[in-house]
Amino acid sequence: MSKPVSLVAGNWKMNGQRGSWKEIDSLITKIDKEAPADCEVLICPPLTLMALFAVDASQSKVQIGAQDCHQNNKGAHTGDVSASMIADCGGSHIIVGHSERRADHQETSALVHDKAVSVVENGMKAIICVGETEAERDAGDAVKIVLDQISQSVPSTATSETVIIAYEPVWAIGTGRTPTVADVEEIHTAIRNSLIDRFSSDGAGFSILYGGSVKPSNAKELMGAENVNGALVGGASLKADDFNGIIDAYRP
Ligand SMILES: O=C(CO)COP(=O)(O)O
Repeated sequence: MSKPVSLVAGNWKMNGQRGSWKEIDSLITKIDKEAPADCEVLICPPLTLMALFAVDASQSKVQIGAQDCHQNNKGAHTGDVSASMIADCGGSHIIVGHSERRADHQETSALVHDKAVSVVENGMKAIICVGETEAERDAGDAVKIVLDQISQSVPSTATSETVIIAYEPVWAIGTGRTPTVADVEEIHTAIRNSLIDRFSSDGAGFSILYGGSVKPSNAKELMGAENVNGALVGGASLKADDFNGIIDAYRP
């Protein structure tokens, strides 16, 4: 039975210019020198920077990924980019089903499923995001909503080597608010049990990240919770010191 890999991933969203490289370059050097024990580090910048970062980081322990992809490999899809193109640029992971894409682009779990299949078929890892809104939590439906998203978004061909789950409560993203550790553990343990039900012993090996207002001051507590195997970080991944402070949670 494989053990989940710990991962700290930065999602830059629609932020960052070519000059951002200078700050992140010094962070990558620091991470390479003081590599955290047993923890992978991933940065998902906007696509305009991805290829540049992937080339510069090719000798580094820091991996580079993307924030979304089209579900098809090629074709007449103006403005879209495929998983095969991202692999071609040196990407190792692609985030799919982020709540901002589910909300801004009406992405359904069925579409997220197809994107995840394409990511895996192109030899990368899919980070599949799930999470409830505040109204759904207040109605007592958080576990049900998240498990429905998991069952519809995670492909039946998924393995612990190819798919990572990120639990991101929508109301915690960019708000400075986080669930209690007990609430995080309730959802992550429900996700873990559903993965074991579906994928037998391999379900125990999937990495399950927490995302939503992670910062250096709460990283150790959130990432130390049961069945939490790392973090998907938004705002705090844009500042090298903050991102490094979060990675510190995994340094001995
Ligand atoms: O959406 C997120 C990462 O994908 C979380 O964003 P924040 O860390 O800014 O809350």
